[in-house]
Amino acid sequence: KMKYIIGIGGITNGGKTTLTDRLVKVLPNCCVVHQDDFFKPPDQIEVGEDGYKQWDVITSLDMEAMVNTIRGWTENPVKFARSHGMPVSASSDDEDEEGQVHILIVEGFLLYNHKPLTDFFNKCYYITIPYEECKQRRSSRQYTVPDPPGLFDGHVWPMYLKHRNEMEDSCLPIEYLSGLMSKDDIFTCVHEDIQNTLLNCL
Ligand SMILES: Nc1ncnc2c1ncn2[C@@H]1O[C@H](COP(=O)(O)OP(=O)(O)O)[C@@H](O)[C@H]1O
Ligand SMILES: O=C(O)c1ccc[n+]([C@@H]2O[C@H](COP(=O)([O-])O)[C@@H](O)[C@H]2O)c1
Repeated sequence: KMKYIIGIGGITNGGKTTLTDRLVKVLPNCCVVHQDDFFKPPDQIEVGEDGYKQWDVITSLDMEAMVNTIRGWTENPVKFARSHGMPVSASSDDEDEEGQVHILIVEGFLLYNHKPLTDFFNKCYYITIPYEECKQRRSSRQYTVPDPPGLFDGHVWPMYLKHRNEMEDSCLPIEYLSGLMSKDDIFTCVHEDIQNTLLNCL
């Protein structure tokens, strides 16, 4: 059984979820893990000297739980899909099935700054958009905890730049995508890339 784990990382509001939702619909036996599901509760988020809750740092996420969830998928993708209500093709019911591809997409804004997580990825995508576009998109977004005024310039953007620099220093093989392309173009580009890679592996 072949297993393939794809990271869809990138800037906040770059279009990670939009792309992931479309890929999951067309890729065979595909499960997804969203990093946003692993945010700690608000009372466990550190408050910085600037007075802002420090959401955009790795310690605001339960990374151990996230890594364990992904490990659970690697141990048994079919069981994982069933227990998460995701469809698996009929033939994959046979646990000994050869030549079956199982795909996991991991989506999130801080995927490539945590070694135990990066070790899992067979392929790393990273979506970026410029400052103005990011600030604009973020201003119309509603999170479970709404952004206080000034959070974007005071915390979100500086943390993005810091993590991006750390990621570039780590020398991971990352495929950069412009989030300014149309939703259709981004999807087509990544879908074709994944299909080509899987064909070469089989
Ligand atoms: N390629 C794109 N072009 C223009 N707007 C986009 C594009 N992709 C996503 N968006 C919009 O940007 C916002 C954030 O998209 P989303 O996929 O939730 O981003 P992320 O998961 O990276 O935070 C949404 O309003 C979405 O409709
Ligand atoms: O989802 C939550 O509970 C949540 C609570 C507070 C803040 N967030 C924001 O979620 C952002 C990452 O998600 P995303 O989809 O914009 O990439 C990050 O920039 C955080 O500031 C998210």
